[in-house]
Order: sequence, then C-alpha cells, then structure tokens
Amino acid sequence: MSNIETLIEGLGDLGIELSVKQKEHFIKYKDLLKEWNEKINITAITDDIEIDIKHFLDSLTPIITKLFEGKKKIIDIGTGGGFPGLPLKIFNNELQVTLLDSLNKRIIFLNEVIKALELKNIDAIHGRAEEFGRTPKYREQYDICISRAVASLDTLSEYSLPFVKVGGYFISMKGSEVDEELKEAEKGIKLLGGKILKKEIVRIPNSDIIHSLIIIHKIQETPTKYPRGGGKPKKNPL
Ligand SMILES: C[S@@+](CC[C@H](N)C(=O)[O-])C[C@H]1O[C@@H](n2cnc3c(N)ncnc32)[C@H](O)[C@@H]1O
Repeated sequence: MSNIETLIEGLGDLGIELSVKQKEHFIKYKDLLKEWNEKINITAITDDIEIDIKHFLDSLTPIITKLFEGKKKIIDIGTGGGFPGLPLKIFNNELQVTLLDSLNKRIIFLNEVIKALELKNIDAIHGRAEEFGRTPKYREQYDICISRAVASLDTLSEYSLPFVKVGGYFISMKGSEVDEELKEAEKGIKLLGGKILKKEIVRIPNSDIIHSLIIIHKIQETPTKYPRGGGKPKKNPL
C-alpha cells in the first residue's frame, strides 16, 4: 500500500486535514498510478514522496484561489494521469469534473480510478480540446477550465477559453518564469473573450518549488471562429 505522509504533512502546513475517506482515495489512486505506470506511460514521477509533492500537492495549490469551493463545474484539459482535476475532485467531492485527454490509454486508466474510488459526477473523455470546444455539449458550459503542462499559454488559451461560461475562469498552472509567455498570450486572450486577472505565485507545500497560477476571467463570449482547426492554435497562436 502506498504512503501519503508527505501529502498529509503538506496539507497540514496549510491547516487542511484530510478525512479518512479522502486519505483512502489518495492511497488507492497512487497504488493504481504506480501499477498502471508499469504497463503504460502515464508519468515519469513514480516515487511516493515525489508523487505527493509534484502531483497531489501541486494539483491542490489552486484551492488557495477559493474558486474550487461548492458545486462548480470544471474541466481539466490535457489531464494526463488526472492532474490537477482528480486530486481537486477528491478534495471537494461536490465538484462536477470533466477530465479530457487526447491519449485514450490515459482515459482508460482514469476510468479505472473513477470506478475504484466510486466517484460520482466525474467523466474522463477522450479527444482533442480544440474539437470538443466547438461542440454545444461542452462549449461555454464550465465555471472553470484548468490545465497543467499542456501547451504555451497562447495556444492553451485557444484550447481552454471556449469551454468557459461568461463570468467563469480559466486557470493555467505554470512554472515560476511565466512573464514572457503571459505577454505573448495577452492579445489572444482578449480576442477569445478573456481578461488576465492576476498571476498568483504559489509554493508547493513541503518543498521549495515555486509555481504560478495564471487566473483569467472570461468577460465575453468566445467568437465562434475559435478554436481554429487544423492544428492552428499550436502552429500559429493568436
Ligand atoms: C505533459 S502531459 C501533462 C498531464 C497532466 N496535466 C499533468 O500535469 O501531469 C500533457 C497531456 O496533454 C494531452 N494533450 C496535449 N494536447 C492536447 C489537446 N489538444 N487536447 C487534449 N489533450 C491534449 C497529452 O495527451 C498529455 O496527456
């Protein structure tokens, strides 16, 4: 059975105590992550302490924004092994979560975790963000779109902002050096109906790792021509 002492300690530093059930969920999730990672490539991080810091605690840093309280509807773009969407769901079971990734084997893994943890109001779906963002079922349906380690902010904004309702937020989890990327994405974010609210600097508890959360407010509908197809958001960012 996996150890989650570093996670428990790190959250303790923030004054947060996990329930028995939440602890069981994180342990089971970590067990499955390590087991599946031997068969398919999900993550390069496999050590108990590193998983706690670089996956679980890092995924939970957005809770400092207070935006993840209550029954929010959120989508995690390019979720990979479920980060940050799945730890956020374990933390606040009221969240209604969509996990999206273009690699089906990772979605199969996530569905196994969802089943093993008996989580409700969470879906793992296979596909590309720039395609789902054009369909009525997903477009402008979410209070929050969040993403970590998927693309540069200009490209990622075109993938992400179409999912967000007017009045909602797009949160991009980035490293500490993000100013250049922010500057390059500014014009596109405006075209997509967003407004950069702030850059929140966060230290991952129980570590010296500094990251930033870019918080973008959706103030207008995204024009229907976005997201563009044919790989344009990546090849030719706005
Ligand atoms: C480096 S991994 C990051 C995974 C996870 N967010 C994390 O931080 O551990 C990037 C993930 O984004 C997915 N991805 C890349 N482009 C995508 C797109 N256009 N739509 C959906 N998923 C995408 C990849 O399949 C991969 O699983």
